[in-house]
Amino acid sequence: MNSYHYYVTGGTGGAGGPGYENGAGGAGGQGTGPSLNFDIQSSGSFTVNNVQQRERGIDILHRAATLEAIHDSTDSFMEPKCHPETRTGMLKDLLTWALDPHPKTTILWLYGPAGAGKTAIMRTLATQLHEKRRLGGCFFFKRGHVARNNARTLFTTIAYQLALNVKSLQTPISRVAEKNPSIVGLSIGTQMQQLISEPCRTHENRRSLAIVIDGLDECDGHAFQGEILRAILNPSSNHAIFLRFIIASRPEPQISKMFPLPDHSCNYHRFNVEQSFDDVRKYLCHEFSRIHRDHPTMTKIPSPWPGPRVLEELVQKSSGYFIYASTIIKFIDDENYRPTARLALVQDGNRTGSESAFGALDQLYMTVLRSSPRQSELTPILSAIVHLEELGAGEIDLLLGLEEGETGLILRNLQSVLEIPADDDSEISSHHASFLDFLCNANRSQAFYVGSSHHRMDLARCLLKFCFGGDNRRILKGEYSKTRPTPRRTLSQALIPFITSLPPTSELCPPIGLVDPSYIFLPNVSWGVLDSNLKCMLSWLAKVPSAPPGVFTLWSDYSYMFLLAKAIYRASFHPPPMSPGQDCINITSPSPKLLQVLVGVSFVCSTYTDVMFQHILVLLDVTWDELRTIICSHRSISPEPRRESAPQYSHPDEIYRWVSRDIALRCIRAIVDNHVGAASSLPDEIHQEIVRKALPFLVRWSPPCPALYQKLCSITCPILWAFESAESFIYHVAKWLESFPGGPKLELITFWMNGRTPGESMSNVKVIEGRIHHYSSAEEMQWGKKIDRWNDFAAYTLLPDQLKLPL
Ligand SMILES: Nc1ncnc2c1ncn2[C@@H]1O[C@H](COP(=O)(O)OP(=O)(O)OP(=O)(O)O)[C@@H](O)[C@H]1O
Repeated sequence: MNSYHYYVTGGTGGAGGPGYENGAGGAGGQGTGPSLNFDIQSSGSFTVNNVQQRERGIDILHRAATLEAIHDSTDSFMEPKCHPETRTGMLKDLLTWALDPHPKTTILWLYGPAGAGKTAIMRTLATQLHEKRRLGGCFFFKRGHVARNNARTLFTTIAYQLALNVKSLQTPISRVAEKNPSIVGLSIGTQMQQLISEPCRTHENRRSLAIVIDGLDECDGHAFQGEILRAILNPSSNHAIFLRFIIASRPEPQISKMFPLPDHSCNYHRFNVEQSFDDVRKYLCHEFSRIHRDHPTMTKIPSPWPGPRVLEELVQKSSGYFIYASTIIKFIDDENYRPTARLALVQDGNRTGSESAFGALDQLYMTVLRSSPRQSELTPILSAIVHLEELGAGEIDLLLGLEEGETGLILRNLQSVLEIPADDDSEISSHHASFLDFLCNANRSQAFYVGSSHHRMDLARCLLKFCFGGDNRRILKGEYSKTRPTPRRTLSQALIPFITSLPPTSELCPPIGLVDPSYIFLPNVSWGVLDSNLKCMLSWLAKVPSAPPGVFTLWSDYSYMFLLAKAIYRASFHPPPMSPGQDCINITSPSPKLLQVLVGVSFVCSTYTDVMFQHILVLLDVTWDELRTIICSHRSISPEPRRESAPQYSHPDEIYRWVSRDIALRCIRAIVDNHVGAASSLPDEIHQEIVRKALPFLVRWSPPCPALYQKLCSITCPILWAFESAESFIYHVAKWLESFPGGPKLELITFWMNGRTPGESMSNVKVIEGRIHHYSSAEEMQWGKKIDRWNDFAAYTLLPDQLKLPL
């Protein structure tokens, strides 16, 4: 009689029989000895710890099982485990859930990026569960392993362990295989059902038993992965109440989609392996001090080695995941080299292109990248992620001219190295800083390298194409909202810093000359950032050999427009006068057109340049080019402003009033047109702002003018009462009407007031017995402020005295 000796899992069984008797650590279960010895005889009968049984079914399962996939297999000492004192909180939570007799769910999906430490956690957990005699079975998949990558043996292997670990399950499981030996070749769902669900369901168990499955993404074939999950998640499979399934994998799309964000009816829950800088620090500290202690060349090196600064740098580089930390420790801990020299190589690795320090890491990254079915399309996308910060998938689509949603599809297989949010607006980021270093090192990333100047130039061309000012009257509608970042905004913000980070080249000058100014005067960007952007661009252009002079002049104009906006802003919000040497702007003789711009801008003054310019474009109904010409034809920047003779105007005392009237007329036309949808259909938000900030004051400032009165009559009640500041508007119009010779015309006010929504009362204005009664201290204060602001601005910019306003 032949007999084979199998050396299988550790610790199950004792003299009373194999396994956790009566399930999970029942009374008869004995000890946790080192290993189980089976003598399986060729007749089919086998000896388990000297207890002779005829359990042919177990023999069948044993032959089919993948013993290497068990947590305590012969090779398991080489597999990752958690360093003591790391992941303690996470392990405790997992253990508590697994041991909980009444958990809310009985299936747990543990997920995290490549190298986060999932396998280490699962192995440590399996060992702890085993020690507590609560491990039903486990299976550790391994990519590329001849047996451990195979879904076909998963449930056979687990059933086999269950039969060994739980004495009372032995016979029912064995019988299934004995009755139908072909069960080991049947479908995954059938194996799960017949070998695990049914025997367990008929079994009375007092304590929970965990089934641990690690690395599902490493199992060959997406279809098989789906089959496994369906077999486990299918509610009709009706698992025994004591079984707990813990499945770990990377968040690959084919797996994540099986675990959508749970609602109350779900039978699973998700568990994210989060970064832990503290754990990585503990691990590195411990490992470095071990190397320091044990390595013969380290006796003269002072402790602690390395110093706290270097240690912290490494901790930060790890992004709080273990893969980087364990890779560098493996590299440094080599008895053939001095650890100090190896550490220096690690620190220098990214700069010098040293390959060896990151061998394991690079292999991991290469495997992930090569697993992408659309490898050839990855490079431009990766280049954008590396060189331009905070991009979402939607922005990358726009930047590279891809169809909407394409970036998300191309990156589908890279979830384990990139954090790819479900929505297209949120930023794609790398799980490990080391992945970006890898992509920027030609020796390491080879075909996926994106760090060359040629990659950056390609990106610059795409950015400039995106910011092209084709229709330069447009307003970046999507960007107007200050609260929600939109795809275009991040791209626009990247434009100048990115272009000016490249070596100056005339090749980029033509598209730089075509950039839409809306992408320069950006929403939500501070004055400081804009100032520095414009200065950087001018200095970059100045360094371009043989740059077309027109481009430099154009950007100098933008700089001047910025200075003007800043002067208005300062006059409005920081009244102390500017001292010589600051960016002064000197407008001693503005043309009537420029005066319109100045009055308009001072009314719509905002903390943000873009808002000022966007409003003025609408207010005056001009294009960016027209606005630039109006402002810059008078350009004269000088740190020591000179006084020039005052210009002559046809109504010198009243010029500002006529200017206000002209703007008010344009503004009402734009608003009325917009309301009926006849013209630009500009963002309503802009109109509301203009009505709130400018229109009432422009009207009040105007001379008593029948044309303006007529125009005001075109504001119907639905338009007027849609204004957020309708009351304020009526108040200032009523004030304006007082300036008419022969007393105010009341019909307009009465018409508007009669058309208001029933129930709304006007607190500021009343028409009583044919007379307007009005008073509002808040409105009067606003009015006073507007006049002060203008006068301050006039002082800053040296406008002629007759342009200053009486209060
Ligand atoms: N808690 C830990 N203590 C010490 N080393 C760890 C720890 N966690 C992970 N490691 C080490 O980090 C490396 C990656 O860990 P592991 O293989 O567990 O990651 P993973 O998330 O399973 O990765 P993958 O998705 O590629 O399978 C391994 O070398 C492992 O030894």
